Amino acid sequence: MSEHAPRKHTEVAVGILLKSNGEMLLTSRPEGKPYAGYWEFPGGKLEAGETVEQALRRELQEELGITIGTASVWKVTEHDYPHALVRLHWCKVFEWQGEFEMREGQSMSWEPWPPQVKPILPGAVPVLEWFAEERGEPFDPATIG
Ligand SMILES: Nc1nc2c([nH]c(=O)n2[C@H]2C[C@H](O)[C@@H](COP(=O)(O)OP(=O)(O)OP(=O)(O)O)O2)c(=O)[nH]1
Repeated sequence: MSEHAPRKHTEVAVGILLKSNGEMLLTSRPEGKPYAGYWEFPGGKLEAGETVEQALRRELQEELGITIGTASVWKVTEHDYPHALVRLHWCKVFEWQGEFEMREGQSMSWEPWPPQVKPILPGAVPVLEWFAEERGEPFDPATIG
């Protein structure tokens, strides 16, 4: 690729699973992936021909063993990592079925606000800023990650 060729975006579907008590699901990135051990919202890359919702449903089935209800895109962000330029399609998810199974050897944690696990993947930080805004609270990214 030429030095000046624009980088192609990698499209990623990400689920923000929310319990009625306000807790959100974070999962750790498995060994072998970039940023292994960092905490993130579960999801993954779109495959050819998939919508965001289809990709999210497939990824959460594959990685966590659950079947999600409807999911629609809430916000879209981009993050430029050394390994990829990603476009993240964030979906809030309120309904799912099945028992959680960590099929990729990752960990999961239902986190209160503000989340306590560290470090958090840089591309996931905007979500925490939106939650802080929704709550009308100041948010200091230095306190996480
Ligand atoms: N799942 C997820 N990915 C995120 C978040 N924030 C963020 O920047 N990303 C980035 C990291 C990765 O570059 C990309 C997701 O790709 P991935 O490698 O985890 O997806 P995948 O499961 O489809 O991976 P694989 O099939 O290639 O192993 O999006 C987040 O909160 N959740």
